[in-house]
Amino acid sequence: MYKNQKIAVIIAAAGFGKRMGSGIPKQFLEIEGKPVLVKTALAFSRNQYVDGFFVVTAKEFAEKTQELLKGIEKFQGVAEGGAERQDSVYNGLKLLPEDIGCVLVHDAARPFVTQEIINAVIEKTVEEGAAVAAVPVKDTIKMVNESGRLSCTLPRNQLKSIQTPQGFQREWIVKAYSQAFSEKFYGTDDAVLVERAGFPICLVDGDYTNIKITTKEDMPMEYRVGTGYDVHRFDKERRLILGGVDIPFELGLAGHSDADVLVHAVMDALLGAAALGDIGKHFPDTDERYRGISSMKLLEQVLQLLEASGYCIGNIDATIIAQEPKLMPFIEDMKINIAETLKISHNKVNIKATTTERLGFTGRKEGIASEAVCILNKI
Ligand SMILES: Nc1ccn([C@@H]2O[C@H](COP(=O)(O)OP(=O)(O)OP(=O)(O)O)[C@@H](O)[C@H]2O)c(=O)n1
Ligand SMILES: C[C@](O)(CO)[C@H](O)COP(=O)(O)O
Repeated sequence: MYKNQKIAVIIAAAGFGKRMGSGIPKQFLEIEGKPVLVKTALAFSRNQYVDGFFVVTAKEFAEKTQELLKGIEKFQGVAEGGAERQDSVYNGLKLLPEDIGCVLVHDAARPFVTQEIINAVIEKTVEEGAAVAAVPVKDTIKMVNESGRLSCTLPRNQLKSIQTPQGFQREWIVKAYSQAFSEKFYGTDDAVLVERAGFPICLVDGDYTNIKITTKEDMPMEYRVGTGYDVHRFDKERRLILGGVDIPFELGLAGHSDADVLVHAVMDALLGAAALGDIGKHFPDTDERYRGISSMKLLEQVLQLLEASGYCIGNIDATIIAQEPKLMPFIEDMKINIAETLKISHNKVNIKATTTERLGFTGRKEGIASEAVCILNKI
């Protein structure tokens, strides 16, 4: 309620997200662990002036939508979507109770809407009859003719990029929608229908962060950190393999595989960041298939697991802790081996070596330890 006017919101969530091209419509994709639609709904649920919100959803997602929004304060119910956004919003308008004074229409695909924008749209709508959120256009906008060539340049200082929410006095939007349907006019937002019906519309400040998630690039990147640590004992009967490099030294490392302690730490960091467990889970030392295997082969399999879960590697930083031998001459080759096996550029991998000043088990030359940290990106 604002100045004695009851405020309802229609959230348009009946699209299929063809431009996003994900398996499910974009409003059901998750951002920071919450479906986009839920984030959007919560913004209106929390708003001080909003009395209730309705969600328009495709028939096949009605049950899922009810399930996701169950228990969210001010959720009033779902309407069935139509072929175009305009059809969907029209179906939402038909659900509004009689006592609603102002209606806000919002894209489910704009989950970053702020309370400031919602408040500004409501206040201006109640005072002036209609208001939409907008931001200045940043790029130069040009018209293109049928042959694909530029025909004219629009004056940027007169252009605005229009967002939602868009707020209207109830009678204005109902009249505008009825008129548009009787004239078979279709527009890309609600305001254009209200403009055509002859009503004045105010602008309020939107925000560049209030984007409409439309294509893959619009989904925020999720960053995940992982750490790995491993130790192997020296064994004079074995070779010393670190980062896939066979290092000439009188002692090798004991283990079920080739005991590449560096690569094991890297693999654990990668698996950890992706919440996929650890190398013991994927390559147990009770499995004969892994006896003597090159750890680079296991690293290849870790990459496949990451790819299957939709992760890309941001960077890896690893440290080998060894009193002996001197590792500096081999570090560059280790780095190249790891980067190329993981199909990432060389500068995404860093490897360091240190002694422990003769302290502890590495200092007593009983074995070598390694630790690694990585960042993964999920799109
Ligand atoms: N028939 C439709 C089409 C769209 N929308 C909703 O309108 C908003 C803006 O539309 P858009 O970004 O075009 O979404 P989609 O139609 O899903 O995307 P696309 O055009 O890529 O298929 C979205 O929240 C979408 O769910 C709707 O309610 N009914
Ligand atoms: C309503 C809108 O979000 C305003 O910018 C936009 O016009 C919706 O367009 P779409 O083609 O339905 O994504």
